[in-house]
Amino acid sequence: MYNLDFKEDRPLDLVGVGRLCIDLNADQFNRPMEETKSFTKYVGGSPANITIGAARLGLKPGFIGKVSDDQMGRFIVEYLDGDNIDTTNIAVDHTGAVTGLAFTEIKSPEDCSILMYRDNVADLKLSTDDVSEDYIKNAKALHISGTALAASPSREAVFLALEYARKHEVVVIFDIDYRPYTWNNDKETATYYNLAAEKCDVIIGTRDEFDMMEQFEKEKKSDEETASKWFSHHAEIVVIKHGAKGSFAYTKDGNSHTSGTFKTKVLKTFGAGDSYASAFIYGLFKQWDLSKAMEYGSASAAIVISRHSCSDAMPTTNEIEDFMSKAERQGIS
Ligand SMILES: Nc1ncnc2c1ncn2[C@@H]1O[C@H](COP(=O)(O)OP(=O)(O)OP(=O)(O)O)[C@@H](O)[C@H]1O
Ligand SMILES: O=C(O)C[C@@H](O)[C@H](O)C(=O)CO
Repeated sequence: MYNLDFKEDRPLDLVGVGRLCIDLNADQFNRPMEETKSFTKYVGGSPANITIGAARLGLKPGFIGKVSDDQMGRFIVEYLDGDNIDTTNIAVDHTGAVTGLAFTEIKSPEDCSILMYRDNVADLKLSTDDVSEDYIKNAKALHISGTALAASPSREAVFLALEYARKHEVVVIFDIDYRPYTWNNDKETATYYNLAAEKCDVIIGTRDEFDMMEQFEKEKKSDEETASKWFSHHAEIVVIKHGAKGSFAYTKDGNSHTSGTFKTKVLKTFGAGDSYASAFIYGLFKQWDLSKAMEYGSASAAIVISRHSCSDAMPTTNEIEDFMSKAERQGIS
């Protein structure tokens, strides 16, 4: 098992920190974006997606972020309000910054890409002034997105939030969420990622993302070696995702768990990680065995990659359980 001490008397379950953006998903799929005529607008940004997913599952989330002072910023906040997410700590930028846009291209179910427009984005203007100690100490858990470390002042805001979380015994969940286009160089990226990951209780990432973080090591690490490294810091749980092959989770007490996937009609692959994370985190709040939490995450991911959006597509517990009762399981491969 694992030792995560969620303080049950706190009103907020999971407070997300990081980007609130807009996804513009191609309406004409199975073709390159050059041939796309129209897009559908959804709330996006990995931490936003995970927070929305947690709300859909019945958790009480909050968010620490910054949005643009325009229609897109208002659309995002209104959408989160509609999902019963506390938005009192979402600041509004007044410098003319814009909302990040993620244009998604679905060439085929296996060949999807994201074109990110992220110049002068409001989310990276989150500052330490926007991070409230009182807000964080009223949360059971904080969810940090690695991309929020990509630039100042957002970087410093994340580290302050981490300090407050550690001070008030808030469980910290770190989704590596590595998006190369947001960073300047690999060494800078790994430096900041390591400084943050060393303070976190749960670290979730793909093999490639852990390899990026561990690039200063002499040799590439196995999943077990990666887990052991992070247990030497603050981690209680390390989850390593392997796409359609499944996922592995390790706990500090030396146990490991694997999860296969569910057969699904894949429309697009992106959104798998966010939906997996929100449902896995839900399982942690329910104090489930890790294998059950991983299976829940895998089911949520299978549902979301069969749908057009990420945020809108985040399922409820009823949807996940109905899916699990009917879907074909695929072992770890
Ligand atoms: N083709 C698939 N079929 C079924 N399940 C899948 C598939 N791809 C991914 N998953 C599920 O989603 C989980 C997370 O996927 P992945 O490892 O690709 O994370 P990610 O790279 O963070 O995702 P994203 O593409 O959203 O960034 C996997 O562990 C698996 O359970
Ligand atoms: O995280 C991003 O900025 C892109 C997301 O909005 C998009 O939904 C996605 O790629 C989810 O994995």
